[in-house]
Amino acid sequence: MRLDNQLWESKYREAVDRLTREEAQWRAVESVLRQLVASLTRAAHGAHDQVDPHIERLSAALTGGPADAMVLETLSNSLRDALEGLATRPLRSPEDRAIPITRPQRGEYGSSVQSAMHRLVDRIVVQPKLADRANDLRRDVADAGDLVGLATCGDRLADLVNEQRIGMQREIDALQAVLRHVASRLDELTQYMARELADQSTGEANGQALDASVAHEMRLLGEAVLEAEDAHELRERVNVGLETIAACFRDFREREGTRLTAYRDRAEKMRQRVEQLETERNALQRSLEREHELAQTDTMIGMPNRLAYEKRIEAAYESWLTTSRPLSIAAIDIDHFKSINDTYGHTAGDAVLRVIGQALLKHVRPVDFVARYGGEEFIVIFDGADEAESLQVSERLRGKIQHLAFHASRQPVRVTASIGVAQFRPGDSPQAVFERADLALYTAKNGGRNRCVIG
Ligand SMILES: Nc1nc2c(ncn2[C@@H]2O[C@H](COP(=O)(O)OP(=O)(O)OP(=O)(O)O)[C@@H](O)[C@H]2O)c(=O)[nH]1
Repeated sequence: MRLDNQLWESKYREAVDRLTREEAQWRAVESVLRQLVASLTRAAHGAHDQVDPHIERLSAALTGGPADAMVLETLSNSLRDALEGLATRPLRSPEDRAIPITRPQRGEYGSSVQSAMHRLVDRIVVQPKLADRANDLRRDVADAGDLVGLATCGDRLADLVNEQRIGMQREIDALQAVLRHVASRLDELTQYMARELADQSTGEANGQALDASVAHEMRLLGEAVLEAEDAHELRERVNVGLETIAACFRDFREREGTRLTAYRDRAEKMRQRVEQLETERNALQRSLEREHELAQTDTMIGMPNRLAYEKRIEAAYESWLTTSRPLSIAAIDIDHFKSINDTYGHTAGDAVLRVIGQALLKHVRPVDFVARYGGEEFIVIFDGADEAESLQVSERLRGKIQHLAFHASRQPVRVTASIGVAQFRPGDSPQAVFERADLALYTAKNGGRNRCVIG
């Protein structure tokens, strides 16, 4: 009987363990499915006005904490009904969706969702420490084979944006801490100044008190001289008067001595404080300059990044508005770069990007500015050059890229680039000129690649 009990007990334990394991597994599966549905709803949002409210309700239920299975089922049924109700009505085209798209549609990007996400990833400028992740994501979006792959990329993009936000908040907090520190030091300085002013008045008061005492004693002495009846008495009175005046001076010196010692102590402390503040300020300045430089550098290639381009073009545009100097840009995109990645791997692709980036840096003119715009796209600012001159330099750059001697397994690998050139015209904004250069770039692509086109 005891044996039976033990047997049941162990069986019961086994069953509980198994159920616990299974429950954990199902929870994990459920969580993945919820994430997947959330991602797919994100991808599908914007496709049709009639479907959007159902998608929004489903997304809200998925993101607002653990949702009840029945609620989810009801919501997903109503979404299915709405989708069935659409029957043959066309979905809204991707161009109409509320995604900030600046570049024209490129057929090769594959599905519209992929294209939109590609552009979205291309547009975000992240902190240096997140740059590698953003580059990986950019690559994975371009290579995603289906909607599930894209949905995962969507989740990663959301994580990236979130981390960027948290990182920025951290930087703001750190900056606020520095500001608080500086404010407290300034406060000390102000208190010091106030104390010094008060001290100065004490010094003046001491001086005035001495003046008054000496004047009083002199008056007494004058009277004594008049009143003295013989030389002896006169000497006595003068002696007492001088003694009193000397005591006034001694008293004054003592008080001033104490005051000056305290003043010197405070002044020395304040000098040390100011010196410390200066050291801290210099360190902060250096780290800010470093941060600034890092934020504008593409660390993979070691050249200015898109943020640097945006700052530079803004400055060039401002001066273009006030002078008659011409200003042009060129958008450079490596041809069939995906196939380089696919054939030789991403590491080889990265190396190609590095070599091309360095070649561009080497061969642009000293007055030109080149940056990696994102992915396999570079951008050059030709300050002071019109489109004809910029085209000429662009042709030279295209030739340099074409003649870079890439090899794989001892076989030469031909790498070329297409370039779109555009000059600023009256009424243009930097964005408008970029779009013209980008459009010209696609014309170059469509025209057979490895060429320069003016937009
Ligand atoms: N190795 C590497 N690949 C990148 C990087 N950024 C983007 N890519 C890849 O660049 C490729 C861009 O492909 P597409 O936009 O289809 O263009 P493409 O193959 O160059 O074709 P065309 O531009 O039409 O000539 C994708 O495969 C991305 O993965 C990067 O930092 N490193």
